[in-house]
Amino acid sequence: MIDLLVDKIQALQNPTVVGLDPRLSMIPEHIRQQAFETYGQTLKGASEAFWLFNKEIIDAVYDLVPAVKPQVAMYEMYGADGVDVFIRTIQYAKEKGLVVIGDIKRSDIASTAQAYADGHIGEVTVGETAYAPYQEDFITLNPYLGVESIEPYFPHLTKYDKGLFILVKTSNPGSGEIQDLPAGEAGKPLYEVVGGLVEKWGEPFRGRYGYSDIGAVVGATHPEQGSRLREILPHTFFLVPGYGAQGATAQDLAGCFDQNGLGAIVNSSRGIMAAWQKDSYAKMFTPEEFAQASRAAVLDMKEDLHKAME
Ligand SMILES: O=C(O)c1cc(=O)[nH]c(=O)n1[C@@H]1O[C@H](COP(=O)(O)O)[C@@H](O)[C@H]1O
Repeated sequence: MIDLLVDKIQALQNPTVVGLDPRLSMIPEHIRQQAFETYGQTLKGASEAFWLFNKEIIDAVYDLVPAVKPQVAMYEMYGADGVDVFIRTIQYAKEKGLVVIGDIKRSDIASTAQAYADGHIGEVTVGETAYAPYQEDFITLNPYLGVESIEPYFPHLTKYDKGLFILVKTSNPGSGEIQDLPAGEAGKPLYEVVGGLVEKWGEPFRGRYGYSDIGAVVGATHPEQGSRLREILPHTFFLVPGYGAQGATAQDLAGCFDQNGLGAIVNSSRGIMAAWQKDSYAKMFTPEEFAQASRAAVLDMKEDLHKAME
């Protein structure tokens, strides 16, 4: 799956993933009204508002970006209706030719990990029929339970052509409290040790570009650590969150790319989805044109990333 992602990044000359993390506060009034008129102010009404919102954003950006990353918590909080919209969003994005990174950040031991793997990137069998309920292309995992929490996903990478992004150095300000602790030989920080494991786990899954189906999450908010990880993990592709709403700039994350301008895909969620609420775009677009504001934000981000990589 990593080869397909890199092919798309190259074809579009755009290493951007649009995060689909909807909140009711970022849905324009006319969309909320439409959903609430049909389903009332209910969990289903809120979920339907997300669906209408996501669909228009996907329609506005699918020809510009290689991938989207729905974050499951935003949907799960509305119960079964929210999860239904999470699944419909994945299906719709795939129909539009986008790679889907399911941001599910799972972490559990062997048998439970197996269930996550089968449900999200594999198949479950009922009677004689095999179903693929979620169908993400990549999912995010937390590796801090160790190898048994990651291994159950490995067979699915080849069998179903899938990929993983494993948390190595996260973007949040407090990530250092645990991830920077001295660990392993010579007091290396823990995130370097985990990065080394990800590079090793990924070895059998390397593709045409030298990158593995097993990638790492590396926050854009830690420029020095990002550059260092790029240097020591030459076969590990990075998913880089933190650009925009969390304050990281294109310059901060430039070190996550390799000398060919590959090796990373940069996420922006609020910065793109809620662009219509920002003063700079609100001047150009009405709330009804929110998806056009998202499109403009994607184009601006693309230019910004290109400038930083020159
Ligand atoms: O795995 C992630 O995607 C992730 C890892 C990380 O270290 N930091 C981080 O912000 N994320 C996710 O990336 C997205 C960032 O959203 P914005 O800050 O709105 O662009 C959210 O979905 C986060 O859950």
